[in-house]
Amino acid sequence: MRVGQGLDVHAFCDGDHVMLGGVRVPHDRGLAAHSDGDVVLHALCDAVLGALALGDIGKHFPPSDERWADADSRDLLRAVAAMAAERGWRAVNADLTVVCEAPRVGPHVAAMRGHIATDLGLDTDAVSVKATTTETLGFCGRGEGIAATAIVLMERT
Ligand SMILES: Nc1ccn([C@@H]2O[C@H](COP(=O)(O)O)[C@@H](O)[C@H]2O)c(=O)n1
Ligand SMILES: C[C@@]1(CO)OP(=O)(O)OP(=O)(O)OC[C@H]1O
Repeated sequence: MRVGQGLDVHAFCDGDHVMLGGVRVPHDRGLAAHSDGDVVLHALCDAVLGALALGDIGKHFPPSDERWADADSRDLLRAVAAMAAERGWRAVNADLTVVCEAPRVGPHVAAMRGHIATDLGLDTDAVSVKATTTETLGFCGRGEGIAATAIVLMERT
């Protein structure tokens, strides 16, 4: 077994939605990014890569590479899962936390879990998505952006 963890942060910018766990969540701000800015899936990609000591998301999908401009982060997650599979590893479960004052994440958790389960080849009950504010403290508390953390357990196929 291997365990990996990931952390990602994106700043708010002009926009009318944010992508979180593959779900388009209506919001009065967007997230600044080279890709679709899905901070949740980026943290999860880093957790899978970290478990296998394969570097990080920026190593495999460099922000300097136009191929990843506006990329669908579910494609990145599936590519990371494929890298793991090629090396004889698959996910067992994943636990994620989204950190922001807004938008409210709770109403979208079920859809997020479904997308992540599909992309990692897991049952939905092996995927946990939680949310918290920081009680108005720090950059998340000031509404400057969204952070996400992920932990994933991997086993040999
Ligand atoms: N963006 C968010 C933040 C929180 N939630 C839900 O609210 C609960 C209470 O948040 P606290 O920061 O006061 O602990 C939290 O447990 C989440 O269920 C949310 O949906 N979206
Ligand atoms: C996802 C990638 C793709 O180029 O770019 P961003 O969308 O800016 O996101 P980040 O979390 O900075 O991860 C780096 C890149 O791999």
